[in-house]
Amino acid sequence: MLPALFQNFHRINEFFNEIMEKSSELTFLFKGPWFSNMNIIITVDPSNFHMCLARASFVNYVKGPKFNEIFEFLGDGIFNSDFSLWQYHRRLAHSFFGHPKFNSIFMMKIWEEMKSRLIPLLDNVSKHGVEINLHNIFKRFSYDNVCNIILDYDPKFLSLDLAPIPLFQAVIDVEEVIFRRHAMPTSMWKFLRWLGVGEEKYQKDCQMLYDFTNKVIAMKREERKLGNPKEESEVIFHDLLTIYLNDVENPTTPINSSNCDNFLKDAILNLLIAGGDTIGVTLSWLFYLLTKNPLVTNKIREELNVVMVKRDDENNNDDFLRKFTKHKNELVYLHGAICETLRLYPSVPFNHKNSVESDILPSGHRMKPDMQILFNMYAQGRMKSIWGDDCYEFKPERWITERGNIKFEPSYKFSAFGAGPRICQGKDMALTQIKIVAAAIIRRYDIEVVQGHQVVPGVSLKLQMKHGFKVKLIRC
Ligand code: HEM
Repeated sequence: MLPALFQNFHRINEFFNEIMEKSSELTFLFKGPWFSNMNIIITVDPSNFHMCLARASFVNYVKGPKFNEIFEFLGDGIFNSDFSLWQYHRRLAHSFFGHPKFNSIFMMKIWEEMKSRLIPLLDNVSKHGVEINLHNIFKRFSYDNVCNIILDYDPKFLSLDLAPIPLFQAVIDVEEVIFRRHAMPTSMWKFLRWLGVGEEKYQKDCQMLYDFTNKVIAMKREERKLGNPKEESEVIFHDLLTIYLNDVENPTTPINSSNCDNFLKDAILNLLIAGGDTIGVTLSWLFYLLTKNPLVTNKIREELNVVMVKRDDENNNDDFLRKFTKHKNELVYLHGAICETLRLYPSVPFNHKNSVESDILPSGHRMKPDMQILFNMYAQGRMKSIWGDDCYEFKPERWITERGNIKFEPSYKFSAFGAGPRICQGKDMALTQIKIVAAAIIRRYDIEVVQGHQVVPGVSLKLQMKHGFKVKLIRC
């Protein structure tokens, strides 16, 4: 199977999708050659997702040392951690995302960036009729937002001059290296790394990301030293970096103080990687699908007219935020379009865990101890036996009940955000952010893909658009 994998590496997501669709089963054993130690179960079966990711089996399906090695770049952050370290990260992040003020503060921050930078930029682009790479714009916007929300720091990646951001390329390059490691026996990628083949820029790229994170942490420390700290009781809401700083500087912290700076860097970098690209990638695929499905765009516009515009005062931008906040749950069709996008183009296309002890999966496949299981979210969203014969169609109606409400699909079947105790902590924030940006743009512009521009998914840990998304915007 390894030669077929190498041959199809440039279209790996489609390759696995085809294998799954052809076989009558939703799970198969991927076997590398005898020396490779590559026996991986690949599954799209919701019952396997359910069993392995649910709380009951949580301790038997872990990230584990193989994952940690491949993802060494993430250090001791949440993605790379298990057991008590994972619980520690999860607890701190929960105190942030679950704070009663969180929703109103993050909505204000997003709206501020939309009003002051995103919309003026897009207005300018449409006024002059120029082409723009919307994928890059969304990426700038979502990195700004995640930094603003998590670090209370605005890197201003989105600006009128659109100067190149080397940090974005560094993330793409690092993720591609990590992705390639998945397709090789460990001994092979380590040998290639030793030779310096295929990972030439890797160390430099990692360092660029570490430097950025360390710089922001140092700035926050300086601010805390110089500032006039309020009494703890006066502070109503802390950003997540401050929550981490307060904890690691507390004498009761479980974190070893000798590597505290490194630990903070890992913790923050993991969150930037989690939130930075994922929202921008989803927005890009959503608008791509809308350009292919103008009837869906029209229906979303009609819904926005009924729910928002008729009650809106066009001249008052802030009224849009107030009305969106109040009526966002009524935007059922738009919600369906976003879920369809994540079903067909999940921004994180796969995920994997390692078994601790032997087990038998609901599909009947046997897991040996220390064996990898790969959950293929991309193929899961495109299986006829799971989503029906029309699974390749973009149909927001799929997510609407007969009574016109949002239809719930279990996270083991609609797995774009993962499932079980490790489900994405940014899920609600991401969905709201995508919804508000989509609502504002769909109301204002028609989008046309530049003639001859090819939109294709890249091959990496996230479902980037390989050549970007070049479009023209026409004010409607
Ligand atoms: C469309 C946007 C997003 C998608 C599709 C997405 C998807 C995912 C997936 C698939 C996982 C892995 C779950 C697992 O390991 O089982 C995950 C984990 C996580 N996500 Fe997201 N994510 C998105 C946005 C965000 C945002 C904006 C944040 C905020 C910073 C965020 C924070 C996290 C965190 C902290 C975890 C780790 C959970 C853990 O290991 O316990 N995500 N996400």
